[in-house]
Amino acid sequence: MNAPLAHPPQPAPDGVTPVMGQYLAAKAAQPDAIVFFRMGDFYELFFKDAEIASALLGITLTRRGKHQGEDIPMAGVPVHAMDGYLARLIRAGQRVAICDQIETPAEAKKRGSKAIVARDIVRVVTPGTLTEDSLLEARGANRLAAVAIRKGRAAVAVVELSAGAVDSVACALEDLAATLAAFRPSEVLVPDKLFSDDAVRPALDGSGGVVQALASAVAEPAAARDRVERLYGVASLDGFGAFEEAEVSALGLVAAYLETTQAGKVPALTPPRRSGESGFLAIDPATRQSLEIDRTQRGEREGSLLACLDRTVTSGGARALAERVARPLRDPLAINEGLDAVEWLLERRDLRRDLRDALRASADVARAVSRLALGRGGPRDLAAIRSGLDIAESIGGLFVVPANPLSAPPQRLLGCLDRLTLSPDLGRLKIDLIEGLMDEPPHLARDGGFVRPGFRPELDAARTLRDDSRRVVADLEARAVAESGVPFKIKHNAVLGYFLETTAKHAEPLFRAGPESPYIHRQTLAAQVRFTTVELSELDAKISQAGFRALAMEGETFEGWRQTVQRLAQPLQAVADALAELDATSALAEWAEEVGAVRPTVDSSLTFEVQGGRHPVVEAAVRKAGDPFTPNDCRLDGAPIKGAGACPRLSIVTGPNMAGKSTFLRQNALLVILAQAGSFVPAQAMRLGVVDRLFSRVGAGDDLARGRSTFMMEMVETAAILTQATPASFVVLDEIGRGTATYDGLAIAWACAEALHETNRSRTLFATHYHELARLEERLDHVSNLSMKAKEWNGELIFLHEAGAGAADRSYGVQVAKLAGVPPWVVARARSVLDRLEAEKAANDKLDDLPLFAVAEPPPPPMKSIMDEAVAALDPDAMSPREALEALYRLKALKV
Ligand SMILES: Nc1ncnc2c1ncn2[C@@H]1O[C@H](COP(=O)(O)OP(=O)(O)OP(=O)(O)O)[C@@H](O)[C@H]1O
Repeated sequence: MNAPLAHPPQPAPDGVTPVMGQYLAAKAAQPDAIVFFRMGDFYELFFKDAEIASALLGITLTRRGKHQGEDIPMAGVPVHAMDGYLARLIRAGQRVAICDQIETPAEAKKRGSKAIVARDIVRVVTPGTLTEDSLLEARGANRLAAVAIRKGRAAVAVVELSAGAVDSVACALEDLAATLAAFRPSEVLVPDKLFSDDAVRPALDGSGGVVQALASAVAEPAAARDRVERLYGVASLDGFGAFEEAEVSALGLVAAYLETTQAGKVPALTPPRRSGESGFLAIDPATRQSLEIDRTQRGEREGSLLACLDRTVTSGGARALAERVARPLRDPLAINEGLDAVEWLLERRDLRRDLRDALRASADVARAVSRLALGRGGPRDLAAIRSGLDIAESIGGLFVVPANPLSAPPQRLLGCLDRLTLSPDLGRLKIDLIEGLMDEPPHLARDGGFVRPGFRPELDAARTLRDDSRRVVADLEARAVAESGVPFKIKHNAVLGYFLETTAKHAEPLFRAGPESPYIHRQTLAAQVRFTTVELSELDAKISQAGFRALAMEGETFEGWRQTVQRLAQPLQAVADALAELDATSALAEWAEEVGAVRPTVDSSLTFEVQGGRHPVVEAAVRKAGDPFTPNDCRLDGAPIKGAGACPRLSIVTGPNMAGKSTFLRQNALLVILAQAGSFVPAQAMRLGVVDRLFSRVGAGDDLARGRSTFMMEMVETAAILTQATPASFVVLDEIGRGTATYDGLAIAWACAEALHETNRSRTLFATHYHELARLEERLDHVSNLSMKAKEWNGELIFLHEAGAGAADRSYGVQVAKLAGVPPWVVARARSVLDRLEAEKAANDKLDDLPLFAVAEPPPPPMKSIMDEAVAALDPDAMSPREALEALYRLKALKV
């Protein structure tokens, strides 16, 4: 019946009990994981694992038996409560190996009376490979990533096991951090050689995931290619595209990790979706953090751009929206396709409402498919698929093709509708599930009770026999009481099956009746005595046989459906994707209508022009408090056009504390993200030449955890911008240089602004309290001053939150201190100190004499373009013709 065991129980070493021998073998197979060792209704943990888990979970640590003369520390968790404990261990960064009983005690007995139940590791649970709803955040993706570097190129492979999606991105080394952070992985695999590599370490640190080092040999291209081909069951990877070596290595790491953690079970994965880094707006980890795109700086979703925007009604839709916002695009054509879809749904309020109502009822198809494929799903996952398929069909009906082709849905929506058209196979599966699966099935297949009556006649027959016999058993109780005069109760347990139970006192006459009595004694407990009769034991056998048969038939039915789902995993995931995309798109339309957002014009110029822009998150907060939000314009242009009316390339933003400088800076960066994510933007109008890299830095943010001083951190991040920003980039710098002595800070801020203007030539907003920087406007061609307006009225400071031309003359820091409740005597003292300082400064203001301003700096060395670097990295002698062709395509992509 059972397949031969992969790892038959081995004889234990001398002096070790057989079970402990099994445990030690499991631990040796997974030395880095906490081993959950199944013993009956508990998972037991031993030795160091027990100590770690008891500390992390607060469970009792006991001792049991001895190993090599020492007590064995032990702790246990009940099987039924495992998920909660698992979740806590995983959150604490642990990996857990589940060592289960893989046969029943009865099966073990067949191998010999002394045989112990065979156990094996059935899975290793790690942060990046979770699939259970109870362990996953419904509205966030859970991803496992791998990083590899070969021939000077980096690659990131990403798998979302819970939904079956795989991504592969090859990129330049300098873009590794941004590429990895865009996926927000929970776990990152890296060859051990790269673990402490200076070029890779910051990317790993910035990714936010738990880092696992694997043996570098696993990433060797030939071995890696074999593994990936095995994972997909294909003879050659080439059918999926021409992968770079680094991509194959990274995918190989993922494949190797899935092999061990899933104990050989093959997940249903989509072919790797390849995207070059040139397809996406690069946003490095520091920028993500500073702009609070999908998490606030404190790590919460609430208060982020994503949370403010999210009007999705399904968890798949929420994940699709999160991905869209986390990885905005760079290609104007693709961006405009996304915008077309949002606009079309925005204009059709009724259809949108019906669509959202329909979607609201659908379950998480993607995760259900993935669990079923991995053999971890249950009847409820089948119900999720049924509802998804049903809704897919009904949604198709909402989009009636109009007579006028001009009002037909745009391409992206048509693509979704196409994927929602069920193939005959999917149609059959849907009907099968509608006809065969109960409306509200149980969670687990094990106990049966999910196949509808009437679906399989032989199952109905077994169930009827079981239920009728149960009824006869119930009648039998009344008959036995009437015939014997003894107050019997019929009960059932796993050991005795059905039995008649009464108290010791009432049982007395039955013992005296002798062998003629129909009541056969089975068991005597302290207060109860249990009997059976020939009829009852026959009925018991019939019921258990029928019950067993019914259960086996339900199991077969489930397995049949499960296999169909596994076979149809890809088209099912395509349906799930289409539902998610429709949800995300209609949610963006809903939000746009709610907040009055407009469609941005996106092209490949170097323009940035916003009229009446608003910060979506701050606006929501300010409005909630009953205040109005002041919209602001912003115009920048990377193209070197001089003369009247030309836009600046770089604006110096000054103004009092609290006047809204940071809000203004971030709002413009967020508008870039929204527009390139294919979303409408909170503004009156916006024109955007696509941005290749977005940078946002706020001066002096502590990073004590990484042991860097505040100012050092600020400079490391600034250095990254100055080496990576291009004329197509967009940079916002907020008070760079403030973390050090005034003149050092001013000098650094000055030099950075100059470099961004002259060398990087990026569109830049530069907020500062160093009002001296305003003089850059006179010295450089494409610099303008902006200031946030405030006015003093009756000695009070009033913020207008309005950005206007010109520089601010002062920071009003003392007034802000007063507003903040600093005691009046301290404010008064500060004011008099300030007056003195200002008078002194006016008397010997020698700034213009400083070399900083007077000496013409040597022109900065020409920065190597990305193209130059890419060309320099090529080694034509070491390339096959195929690699040369690939390289040519890559270079072409860089140029676009
Ligand atoms: N355009 C606006 N309309 C309405 N309120 C605004 C606007 N911009 C900012 N605010 C309000 O002003 C507060 C302070 O803004 P912000 O932090 O941007 O000021 P700041 O100039 O950067 O200050 P500091 O120089 O002290 O860092 C915000 O929290 C918000 O409540």
